[in-house]
Amino acid sequence: MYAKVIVDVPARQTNRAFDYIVPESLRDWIAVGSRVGVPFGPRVVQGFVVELQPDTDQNKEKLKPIAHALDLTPPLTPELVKLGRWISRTYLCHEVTALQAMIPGALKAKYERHVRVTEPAEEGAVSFLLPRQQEILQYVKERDSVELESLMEKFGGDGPLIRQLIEEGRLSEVQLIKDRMSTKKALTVFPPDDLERLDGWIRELSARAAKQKEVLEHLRLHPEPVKLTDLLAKLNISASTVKGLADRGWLRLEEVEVMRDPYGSRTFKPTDPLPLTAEQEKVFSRIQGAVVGREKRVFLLHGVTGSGKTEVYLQSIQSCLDMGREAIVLVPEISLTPQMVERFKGRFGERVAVLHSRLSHGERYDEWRKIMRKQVQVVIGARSAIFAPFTSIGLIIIDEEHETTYKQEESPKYHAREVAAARASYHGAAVVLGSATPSLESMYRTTPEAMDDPSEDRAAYELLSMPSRVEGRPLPAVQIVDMREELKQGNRSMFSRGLYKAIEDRLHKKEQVVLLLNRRGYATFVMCRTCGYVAECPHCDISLTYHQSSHTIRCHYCGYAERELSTCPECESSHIRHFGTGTQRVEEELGKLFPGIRVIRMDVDTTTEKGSHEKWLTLFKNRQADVLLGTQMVAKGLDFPHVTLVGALAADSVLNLPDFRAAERTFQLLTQVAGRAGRHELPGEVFVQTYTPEHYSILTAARHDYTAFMRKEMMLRKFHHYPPFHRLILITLTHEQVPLLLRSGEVLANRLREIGNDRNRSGGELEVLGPVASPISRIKDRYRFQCMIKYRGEADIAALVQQAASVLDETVKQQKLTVSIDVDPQLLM
Ligand SMILES: Nc1ncnc2c1ncn2[C@@H]1O[C@H](COP(=O)(O)OP(=O)(O)OP(=O)(O)O)[C@@H](O)[C@H]1O
Ligand SMILES: [Zn+2]
Ligand SMILES: [Zn+2]
Repeated sequence: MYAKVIVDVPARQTNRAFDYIVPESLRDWIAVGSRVGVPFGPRVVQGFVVELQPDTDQNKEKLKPIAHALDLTPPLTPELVKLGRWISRTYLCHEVTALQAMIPGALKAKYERHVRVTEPAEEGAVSFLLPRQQEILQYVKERDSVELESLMEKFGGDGPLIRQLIEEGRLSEVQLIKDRMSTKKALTVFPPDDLERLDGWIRELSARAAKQKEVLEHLRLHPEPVKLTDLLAKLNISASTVKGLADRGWLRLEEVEVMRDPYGSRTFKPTDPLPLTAEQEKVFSRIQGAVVGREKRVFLLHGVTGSGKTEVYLQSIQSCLDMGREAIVLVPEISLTPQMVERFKGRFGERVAVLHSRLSHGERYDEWRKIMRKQVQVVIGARSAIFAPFTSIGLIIIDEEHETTYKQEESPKYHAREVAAARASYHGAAVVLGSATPSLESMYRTTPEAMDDPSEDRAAYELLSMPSRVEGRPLPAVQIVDMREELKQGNRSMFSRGLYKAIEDRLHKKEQVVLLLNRRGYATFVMCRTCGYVAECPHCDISLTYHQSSHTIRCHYCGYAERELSTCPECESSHIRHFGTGTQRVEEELGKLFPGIRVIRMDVDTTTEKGSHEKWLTLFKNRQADVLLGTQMVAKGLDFPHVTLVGALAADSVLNLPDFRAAERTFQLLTQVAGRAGRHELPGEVFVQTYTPEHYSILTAARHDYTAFMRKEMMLRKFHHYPPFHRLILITLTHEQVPLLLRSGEVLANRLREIGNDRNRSGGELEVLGPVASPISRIKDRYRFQCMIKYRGEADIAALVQQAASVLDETVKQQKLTVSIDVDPQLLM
């Protein structure tokens, strides 16, 4: 038997499967998707089996056997192995990188060098050994094998002696591949097999052993295994009490594997399906039809904020589960709020696994194993949950499908929406993309134009819509406030007069307020008010960020940090000001304007701690605060009945970003945040403060007019050859020297233009822009240049681009140039 193995050596030369012999002894342990250790050059490396075959066309003499199998059950299914290949072709990454992305971090290999004593071939050949060396050999021999590093540590200072032993062949090196994470074990207390005897023992114990008696009494009443720590806490006793009983053989203490459950300490109130509104019913029955009929459909569900999309998801999933199939729900990381988890756990309880980056490695690993073992049928998670190793998927839901977090920024640079479509097509599953503000890409695919376009290789979507809120609640009234006018009237505060009055009114009525301040617009830089000096990172072209808690200024790209400044390094003025986070300033001003106001601030600074999101939102939900103030994270998915006022403080902060999607992002953000107001009985009101009140993205968002926005934006995109009409590939080059970078950029651009000309002659459309400096022109002392390709037509252009990029192979190897290719980029920085 032979195996094709993708090795964990991400390089262009090794980006293919290598053949290995499957030794007889491993035959039962190796399947497609297994992780194995294989000899590769002088080392043993981890690899993934991607194919098994009875024969090979390679020279059998030269093939080596697989060294070991790393799993009892393969962590990847054959479907995921196939998907890995698709990702590597579509997004131009190494296949192993794609495969690695699908398994939990806990399973990423850790290589350890161990040594073992080699038995000498002949007794007589023993050469002279120092006593210390004999000691070392003895130490290793007793332990069978010892990790080299720990051996060096143990015999500190005797490194040369150890090296000599290795060189002489008395110690041989073995390489072990280990998982970064192991299963968690917990000491568990088991009652005796014969419970009848407990009474006798209790009597036998002396009066002084009251605690031990208590333990036995407890086991008599609750004769099931219990975690030692739980028992100790419950009875308020020490471990030695239990240990004493175990020593007498009256109970058993054993290590038992436990699952780390991040939500274990929480109870979720079970919920029943709500009777659907007419709009929900129509959408639900269409989705249900597709799930039951195994239609492989992609639906775009356009439902306004508060239209009840979540209830439609829940009931659709129920019908999927009723068919004995599984469901994946993706939510943007940022809105993976307790509220969303609560709704899913509330409906499906133990059948739900949750995956997101706030979990520890161990917790993630255990949630993932619940999926592997088929203990759960629903997964809710951020982007990478799309790789859940289910084998019978019936439905995939992507909530807030327009969010940029669905595109991974590092390799593999996949978009979860496309991966979802690929998986759904394999399983015959339905996909539901839900949003109040669908991306233009998705909307385009519902139009006849996209369906008629023969070069549009991707599946067309079916549009479903829910244009009204549940129970006929109105969308909130939105007022645009021209901040230039405010300034003219002498108002220098960050609150317009209208918003100020409205906040005052809500405080009076004991209703709640959500305030949004986009972080990017109000950076947290350090500036001298005398000369205008701004502190910048010496390695990156970006201003340093002020961190109040540690009194430092830091670079967000490379981690460079220095102490906060008290005087200006340029002019020595002491008027240097640390512009704390924008939200921090707003919080201060709120306190001044409305003494006694209770404000919860949510931004990166206040939500780093685990569980902090949850804590703030619970406080707000329980009405222990009047104002929830924050960055994008307050804009999405929240559903609080007493919120009747929303203020967007600087609506144009996103609009000014150097990105062709700036208008779209502005429209989305404003629509989402406005959608937090008036979702229940009380009607809502929204203030949008801006310096560009005439901009169409702001005007249309204020009118809740998605269609008007979309039409206008589509026209502009078409005119400028941007997505969804053209597709983009962004190639970024980085190097320490600008001249080399420029030269390389030119070479690449010329090669791309040649390809473009060939294609355009044969009726294609391909433009090459650049090379130009990237918007962030330097990171970690490396300058950055980019080329942008705009094209229409079939997808295999990616392969051509990769081919073109190979003209730089030599420079990459010899001069350490880096080339990174992003297919369908979401951020153009
Ligand atoms: N059929 C129904 N009957 C009564 N209430 C409902 C029904 N469906 C949903 N709701 C309630 O309406 C509110 C809004 O629903 P939901 O949060 O699902 O909206 P959404 O469409 O996801 O909005 P957003 O895009 O803003 O997140 C929730 O409080 C929900 O419990
Ligand atoms: Zn100065
Ligand atoms: Zn830096």
